[in-house]
Amino acid sequence: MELFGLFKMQFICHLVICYVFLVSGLIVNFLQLCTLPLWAINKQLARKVNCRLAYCISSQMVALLEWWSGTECTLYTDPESYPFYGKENAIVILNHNFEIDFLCGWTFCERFGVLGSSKVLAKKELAYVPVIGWMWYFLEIVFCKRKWEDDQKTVVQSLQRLKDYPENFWFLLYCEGTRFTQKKHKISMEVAEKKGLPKLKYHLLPRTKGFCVTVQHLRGTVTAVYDSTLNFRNNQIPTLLGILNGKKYHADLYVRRLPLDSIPENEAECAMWLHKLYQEKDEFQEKYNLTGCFPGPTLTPPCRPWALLNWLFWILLLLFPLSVLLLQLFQSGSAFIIFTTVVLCFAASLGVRWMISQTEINKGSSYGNKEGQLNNNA
Ligand SMILES: CC/C=C\C/C=C\C/C=C\C/C=C\C/C=C\C/C=C\CCC(=O)SCCNC(=O)CCNC(=O)[C@H](O)C(C)(C)COP(=O)(O)OP(=O)(O)OC[C@H]1O[C@@H](n2cnc3c(N)ncnc32)[C@H](O)[C@@H]1OP(=O)(O)O
Ligand SMILES: CCCCCCCC/C=C\CCCCCCCC(=O)OC[C@@H](O)COP(=O)(O)O
Repeated sequence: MELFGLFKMQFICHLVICYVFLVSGLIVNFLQLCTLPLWAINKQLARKVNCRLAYCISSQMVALLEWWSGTECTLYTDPESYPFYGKENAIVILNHNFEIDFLCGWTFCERFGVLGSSKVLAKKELAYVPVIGWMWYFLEIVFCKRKWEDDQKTVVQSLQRLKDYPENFWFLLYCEGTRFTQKKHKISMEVAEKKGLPKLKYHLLPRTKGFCVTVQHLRGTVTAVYDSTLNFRNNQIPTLLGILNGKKYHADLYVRRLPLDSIPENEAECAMWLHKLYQEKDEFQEKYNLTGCFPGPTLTPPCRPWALLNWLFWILLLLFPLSVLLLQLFQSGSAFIIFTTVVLCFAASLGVRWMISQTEINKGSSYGNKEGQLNNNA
């Protein structure tokens, strides 16, 4: 293994990366909190400022993917659609099989200039994750409990608020509602059978309510749906810990731009439209497994330097005071202070490890996993 590869695997490197992410993230969260009075005076300006602040956090993870791990992301799409990307508001539909699929999504947001403003219909639990979850609050991310009776009102209200958003945004919807596991797949295919829908091989049966309500309330605000299908080359199973260890992956993303006007307004028809879309997505996955590529030409947007520059800025800003502090600590010679410092570092790394665990499929929720749910809904 090359020397730099070994260096990337060192615990001390991970400690420094996590320290910079945590401290810069908390600083940005604090600055976001300070923008609260601005919302009352100039809401649109406050939103723009929050997009820039959010970029400072999310682009660090993008830089980790692009520059630290060297992961490559190839885009398959048609040349007619390409000029629209980043220039319009869009709903993005993505398969949910990989622990870093959101990060690959963020990479494309970064390359098309919509990273700071990107949105998602996210499970409520993520709102409490420090740094990212708190940042999302100020970005007006739409949260759901995945209980339609509870969600209906709040989701509609949050969507309505996006109507006058001052920046172009992509609204990501994982219609499957949870990450793919064999058990969840088996249960959701039993639901498909009961509903008389064709079985899917590579996807869970999509939950249609979130999609239909999003299309309904963002009509006029959003101009297209980007149907996106993600896969990794050579059957790689990427993880965030792998990225932190500098492991390089290769992601392939197939995107079709579908004008919003082509989606039926009627709820039942809209739901059927989504089911049909997932049947097509399943076929794309099948072809990818057979041929190792998606249909269409590759038009990969170039990697931009801004994520790396932002990351270097925070590293330089935060490493200097840390070095001075550590030097003073060790010079003090106090066993107690040194011990406390080591314990604090250990606690911080445990905290980040917990945050990373939020992305791990084997620690995922039981949503879509319970036979009971199936019976209730049947
Ligand atoms: C050019 C480049 C293009 C693209 C680049 C790609 C991407 C970049 C874009 C943006 C990036 C932005 C941000 C990314 C950053 C981070 C993202 C990180 C994570 C967040 C992700 C999540 O948290 S996913 C989980 C939350 N989201 C969702 O769940 C969304 C989907 N769900 C819904 O829409 C649901 O309908 C709901 C949540 C609104 C409501 O949930 P509920 O459970 O109440 O659902 P339903 O009412 O729909 O369920 C009941 C119906 O479902 C049937 N049923 C029962 N069991 C099952 C089963 N196991 N599987 C399927 N269906 C089932 C049941 O019969 C009911 O049927 P009905 O006929 O009555 O509907
Ligand atoms: C600069 C480098 C920083 C390194 C440290 C990284 C620390 C990690 C920080 C935050 C991680 C939280 C990101 C949240 C995104 C998780 C997305 C996700 O995949 O959610 C799962 C959800 O869809 C479905 O959940 P279930 O499958 O039902 O369960």
